[in-house]
Amino acid sequence: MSAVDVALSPTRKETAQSAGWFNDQLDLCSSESIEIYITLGGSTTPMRVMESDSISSVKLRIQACKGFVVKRQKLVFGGRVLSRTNSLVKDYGITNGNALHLALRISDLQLINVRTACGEEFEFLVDRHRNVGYLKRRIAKKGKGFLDTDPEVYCDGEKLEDDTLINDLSNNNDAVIHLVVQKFAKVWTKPVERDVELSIVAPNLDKRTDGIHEEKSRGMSVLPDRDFFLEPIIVNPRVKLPPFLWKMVESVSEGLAQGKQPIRSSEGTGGSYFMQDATGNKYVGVFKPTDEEPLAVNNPQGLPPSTNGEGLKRGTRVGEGAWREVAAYILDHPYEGRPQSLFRPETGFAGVPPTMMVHCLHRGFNHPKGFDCSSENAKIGSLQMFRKNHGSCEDIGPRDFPVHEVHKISVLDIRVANADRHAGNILLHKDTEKGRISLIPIDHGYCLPENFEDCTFEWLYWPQARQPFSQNTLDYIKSLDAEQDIAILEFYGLDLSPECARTLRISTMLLKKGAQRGLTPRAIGSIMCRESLNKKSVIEEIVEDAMDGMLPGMSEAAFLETVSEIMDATLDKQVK
Ligand SMILES: Nc1ncnc2c1ncn2[C@@H]1O[C@H](COP(=O)(O)OP(=O)(O)OP(=O)(O)O)[C@@H](O)[C@H]1O
Repeated sequence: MSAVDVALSPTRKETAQSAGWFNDQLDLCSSESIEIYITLGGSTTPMRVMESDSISSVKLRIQACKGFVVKRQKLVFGGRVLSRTNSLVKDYGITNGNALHLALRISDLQLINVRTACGEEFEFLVDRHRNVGYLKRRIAKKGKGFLDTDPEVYCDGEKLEDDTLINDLSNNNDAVIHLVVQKFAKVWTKPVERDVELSIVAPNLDKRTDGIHEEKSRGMSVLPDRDFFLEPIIVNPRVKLPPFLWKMVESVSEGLAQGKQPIRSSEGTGGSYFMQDATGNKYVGVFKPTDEEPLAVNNPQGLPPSTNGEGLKRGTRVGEGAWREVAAYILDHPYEGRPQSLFRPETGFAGVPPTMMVHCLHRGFNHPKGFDCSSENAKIGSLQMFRKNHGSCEDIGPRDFPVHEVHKISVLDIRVANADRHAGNILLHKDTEKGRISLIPIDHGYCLPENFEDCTFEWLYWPQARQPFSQNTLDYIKSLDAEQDIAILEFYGLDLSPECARTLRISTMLLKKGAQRGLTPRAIGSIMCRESLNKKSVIEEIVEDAMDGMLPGMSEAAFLETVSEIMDATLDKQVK
């Protein structure tokens, strides 16, 4: 079942019997035992827990009953994501009768194992939204033996039609699908004229029919749809978009003009849409509308809207995620100097994919109140360049990640005080020829928060984070300047609030001071992250101490000077 199915299911309260598993092995008479409710889309399931249960044990029990693997679950309570899984139910203030909202992050990629009639085996990672026709084209590209053939593909003995969606082949979102190819390699085995002729004509026909099937299978018209537009948002007319960003905009626009629909990702708690090019064979961008962010009014996952405007992470605001995404890209300066709009290379030091603000109208986005072509239905959001990937760091252990790849992300996360760096937010790219793995940081909607409360860095626990920065990285860190960064953001029309600007200043200060003292990413990162939910991090304590020492009317510069002194003393103690 996909997240979409869940969201569409009618409201119902599950029977006490179906919830029986939730309550197994619990001392129901204990004074600590409380009843909570797990809501998923429209359904609600009661569950008995102990106040001293950890969030991870609650998730494990959800997995045991419903089969949703722990790493794909996101639990939200009171507008806050329960991301510290070692923390206890009571730490989050959850009490009897409270409802926890469960959002599922189902991977968009499906591992498919294909065996040919000759016993050869191939593995494919395929987007679940694609169909069997698309998979056949991938199989055909795999080697000479498959070229120009129309293989018959079977799953559990049943022949698959081209318009069957990959998603419909799998019930368990983590399973590998095993397929068998029956008919193949006509050209290879029988190089007679008729077959050769067929092989030349067939692929083109296939391509066309597959395209039609693909559209039909999503219940859409194949005719170009005109009720759409896409335009960049440029706040400062002096900003010139670099050619690669224009190219992305053009490519997405051409895709929309050809009737290629935005495809909503099954991953993520907000609405993220893969935007296709004109051929429909390639994703070129990922659009994240502000009104579909978690806790925003049109969130497609059914997360209840925020009551006080605060986002899922402390110190962030609902509806600002897209701007933060763009800010992370702008701040990701290339190694050689600062970005000069037109002349900057496509990606910076950490490799954040190019990201910009756009205005986009399309009926394929989430419009719970209905859709018409008026520009009021157009959505504002971030458009990020789609990066080819082989899944995320959630899918494999960190052992083989190159040290530099981990360090570049640590530098970015520390600078922008990222409150959402979980492994799912780092894409993996494997260069199969060179055997190199590179990491692509995505999802920066919770960077530059107003405070440090929710900073979380997955890489903190990876072995590479214990190694010192290289000289190149140290030089890069040395070149950073928070005041210039704030000015650059302003130039792009991103005026940081005083609180967020303070975060950027303090985290840049910490990164520079830590690196100067030879501290590793882990040592610096640990200063920014809480060990447990209710224990303040070292950086929070430093800020608090500086606040305590503040006199009325003291300037921001004087405040930062105090922070700097306390930070020096703290770091010096750490180095000793
Ligand atoms: N630039 C990109 N290139 C390729 N795939 C991407 C890109 N950005 C996002 N994705 C895919 O879309 C999915 C959802 O995007 P994203 O994680 O940004 O959404 P989200 O709702 O903010 O997620 P989260 O719940 O982690 O906060 C990702 O898991 C990834 O698979």
